[in-house]
Amino acid sequence: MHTPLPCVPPPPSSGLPPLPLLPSTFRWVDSVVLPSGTHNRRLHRRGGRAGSAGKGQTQGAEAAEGCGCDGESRNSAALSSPSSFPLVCCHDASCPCYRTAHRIALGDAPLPGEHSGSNAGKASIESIPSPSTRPKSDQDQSKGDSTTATDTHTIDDEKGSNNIDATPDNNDVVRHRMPSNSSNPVAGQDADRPLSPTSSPSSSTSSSFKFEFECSSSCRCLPDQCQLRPTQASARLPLSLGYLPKKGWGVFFSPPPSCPPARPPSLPPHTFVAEYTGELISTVEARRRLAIYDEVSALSSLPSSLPSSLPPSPGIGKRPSPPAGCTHAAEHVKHAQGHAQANAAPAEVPILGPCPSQEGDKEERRGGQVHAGPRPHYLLTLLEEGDDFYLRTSLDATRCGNVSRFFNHSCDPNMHVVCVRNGGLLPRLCFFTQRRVHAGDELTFAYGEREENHASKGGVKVESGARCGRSCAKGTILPQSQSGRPCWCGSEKCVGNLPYQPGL
Ligand SMILES: C[S@@+](CC[C@H](N)C(=O)[O-])C[C@H]1O[C@@H](n2cnc3c(N)ncnc32)[C@H](O)[C@@H]1O
Repeated sequence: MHTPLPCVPPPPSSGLPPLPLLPSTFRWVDSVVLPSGTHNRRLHRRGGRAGSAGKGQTQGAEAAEGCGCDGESRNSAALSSPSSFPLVCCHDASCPCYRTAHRIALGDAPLPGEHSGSNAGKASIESIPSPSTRPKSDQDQSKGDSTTATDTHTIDDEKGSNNIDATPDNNDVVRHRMPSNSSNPVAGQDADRPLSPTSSPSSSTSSSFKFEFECSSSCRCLPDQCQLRPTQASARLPLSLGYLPKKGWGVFFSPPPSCPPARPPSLPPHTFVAEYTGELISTVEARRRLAIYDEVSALSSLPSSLPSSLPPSPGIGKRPSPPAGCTHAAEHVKHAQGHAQANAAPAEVPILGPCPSQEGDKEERRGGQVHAGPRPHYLLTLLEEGDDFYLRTSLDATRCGNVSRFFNHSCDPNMHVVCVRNGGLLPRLCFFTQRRVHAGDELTFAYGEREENHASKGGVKVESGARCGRSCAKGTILPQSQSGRPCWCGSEKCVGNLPYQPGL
């Protein structure tokens, strides 16, 4: 019987390394979120050594003296499910799980006071060389190995770049339906600081991904008192959908008018907004769907010629119908127009009008204008890369998801994505504001990282930006070709094209 302990963020003077930037890239096709409870799935790896997982896991889950985590549960979980990570979100530096989590995030860098030879925290991925760091002969060999690993899922990967595929067996699609978001209070105009407990425990103004570890059922803390679960409360932000002629649907912060009229509330930086939800699919399935989506996108002006293999989808066969909140769209649109005019923003302004119908493409026509761009994708692949591992997670919100799938791209976004883990391997992609968001603002994030982020950060290599093609990686602007869709974010920092990278 454990005594519940309150979780509090570590003091700033702890001397611990800061939570590192997520060594990952991602690709929009649709976004995703993984609910808690999806951890402990099998790792599908290519060329990995499945049997190497146990040692690191067990060591990483050793006694947690003085820690709020339930080390006993973690040990048993790690031993009974050798392919699971002993990732526990504890922020107590004396706890091995803290070391585990941070060790994974930081690659091989030892933590303060730790021997560099320790296995603690290396978990099951430590011995899997990444293609970028292995000799070619090793990479070739790894293809052959994929059929011998005990928990290997053979991936039809032409390049063999897929080391770990955190998806269900046999390309099965697992559907995760998530509530459409959090219950964050809307902050007033003062104090640009996060609100506890609905705010991120760490802050950043970077548009890059970050790792976060939250408490979970493995911890002994009291969930309703724990401050390390900012994304686990259901969200209730006043969001609305608005239709933008060149970008399609977008999500707007639209608090209801107050009575008597007052300065509208705003969201401070570091506020949790939403978690990406969708179908968790394998890399093979993601590639299959992506090929279809790209084909459909290219044929977007010919909706009647959709491939027959295309799954029925509100985002493909016809314009997506907006989820709850749509009834406020007209009001929020007025807000947005006023805000846009006040700031002389060159961005699009949502078209006033009632909620769109659900009758096929009829809703593409709003106010006499037609959304002429390619049909949007809702598949998001997150690629996390360490010095010696890849972890690829693909989420498709085409057929199920929440409002986060309507977040548009901006070259100067007001949100960033935080990769949250609470007790499991699979990441949950959570959107946090990265600056103050005012009433009527569209909520956006950067679909891919640009050149300035293609560098080594926090000891973890960042190889390339998501969806950024070679030209993008070199910092040049792609011509408006098929591979470089025009960006209509309207920001002063706009580079002209949406981030793009062919293939996964
Ligand atoms: C995940 S969806 C976002 C929701 C989408 N607007 C809709 O109507 O469903 C991504 C797609 O939105 C469009 N989009 C998002 N941001 C854009 C931008 N800055 N400029 C142009 N199109 C954008 C592109 O078609 C992209 O493929």
